[in-house]
Amino acid sequence: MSRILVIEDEPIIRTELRRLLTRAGHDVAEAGAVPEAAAEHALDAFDLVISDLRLPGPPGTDIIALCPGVPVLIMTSFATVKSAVDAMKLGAVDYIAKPFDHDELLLQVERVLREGRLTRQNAALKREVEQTWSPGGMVGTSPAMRDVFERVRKVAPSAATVLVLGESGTGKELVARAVHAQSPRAEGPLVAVNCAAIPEGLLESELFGHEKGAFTGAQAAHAGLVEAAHGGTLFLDEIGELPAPAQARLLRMLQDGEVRRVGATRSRKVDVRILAATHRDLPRRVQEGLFRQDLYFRLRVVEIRLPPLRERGEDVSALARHLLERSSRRMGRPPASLSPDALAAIAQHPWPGNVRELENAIERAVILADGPLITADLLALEPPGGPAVDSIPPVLEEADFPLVPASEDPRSPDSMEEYFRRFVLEHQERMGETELARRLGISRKTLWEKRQRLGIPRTRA
Ligand SMILES: Nc1ncnc2c1ncn2[C@@H]1O[C@H](COP(=O)(O)OP(=O)(O)OP(=O)(O)O)[C@@H](O)[C@H]1O
Repeated sequence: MSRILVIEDEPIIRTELRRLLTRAGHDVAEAGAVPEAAAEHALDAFDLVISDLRLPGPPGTDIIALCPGVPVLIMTSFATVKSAVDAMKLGAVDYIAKPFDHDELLLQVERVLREGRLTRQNAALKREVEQTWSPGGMVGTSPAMRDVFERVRKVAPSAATVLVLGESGTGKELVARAVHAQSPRAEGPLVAVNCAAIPEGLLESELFGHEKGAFTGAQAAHAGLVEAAHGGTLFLDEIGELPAPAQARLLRMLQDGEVRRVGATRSRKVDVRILAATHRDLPRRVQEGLFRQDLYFRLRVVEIRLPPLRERGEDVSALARHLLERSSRRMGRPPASLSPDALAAIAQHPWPGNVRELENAIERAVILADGPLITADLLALEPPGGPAVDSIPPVLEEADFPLVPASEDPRSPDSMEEYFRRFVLEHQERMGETELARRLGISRKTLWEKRQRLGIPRTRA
């Protein structure tokens, strides 16, 4: 059954049409003129409008502009070629000459309805594809994220170097993985390196390799991560932290397509696509003399900028639902949902740690929830500016160092994390990363990873 509106001022013809169409199984509404039709009916709810051309007041063709997307058939008793052509030019799908033959009219109506259904189905499919297509399963339909997906789609098949920018936890690594996965190198390796997690002194040899005897302890030759990515992609995360000597070596690699291992006299050809990411303001680092301008230009052949979560509108609740579904599945819990107060809290929170912070909040809530409903108190979102003073646990003494593995510690993992968070926040202004890691009894890499997981970015340059 379709909903059809008939606009006809002559009661006899109107009744005749209504009977005919109702008998054919349609739901028919009527009006005697265009303004009446517009005032009394929700026009976009109809599947078809059949309107006489000559009506009291505006002509029947005026209805076309008032119901975009709804097919309009125009009837005229003066079926000249000209009036029919004019009606079609204005957007009518067809015209009917009066007096009409019942069977012909019904055939015409069925054809137009069928075509209308197909057009609407196609439009809905297109919308769905546009909304749900996202690289690497990334969630987002906000205009800013659609731009990101579009860029990924365009740049992936090329060999261009890509610089992914955005605050911590916005999904930069996910974008890099999607670019690789959609590139012709997808079957090759994707080697991801966090430049900030490797101690400065080791970074060059880790990345570019070294020859035997290149430095004390180099007992054997070693191929670096660049060579390991041969035929594939090398993702350099936190590229802003790359020390100057490694910057120079990377620039040479990008210019010549060759790498020279530390201590080597000759270079080797490599076929590697470079993707880089940073949460830093790289142009500022260039100005401050901390990052080479020539390397910056080489890296930013294409830039993909990820918006912070607070600028993604409705994406936040869609992401929350997606992450909730994923967390519940991973933890073997039944499907859960977010209560209205949880959704309101999520919409209001500024998410300084972006998607990663949301992911952590949801995961914590799933662990703590007793049933399938996640409420705002389970999310425990801290107000902007950090936790309230009286919610901070008492300061732990230095005698507690080093951190012992959680499994051997009577304290809960939560308080260990809180302890870590407090220690880092309190000492990072005056301690370097190496000192912080040493005092905590963990490696620099673990320190970096814990910072990422808990959403405590480095504040020192
Ligand atoms: N649009 C998204 N849809 C689904 N999950 C996302 C999305 N964006 C990020 N995530 C998830 O959020 C977490 C953080 O993402 P990712 O590690 O890519 O961020 P990042 O910007 O590289 O962070 P950092 O700068 O701290 O390295 C990951 O677990 C990732 O899977």
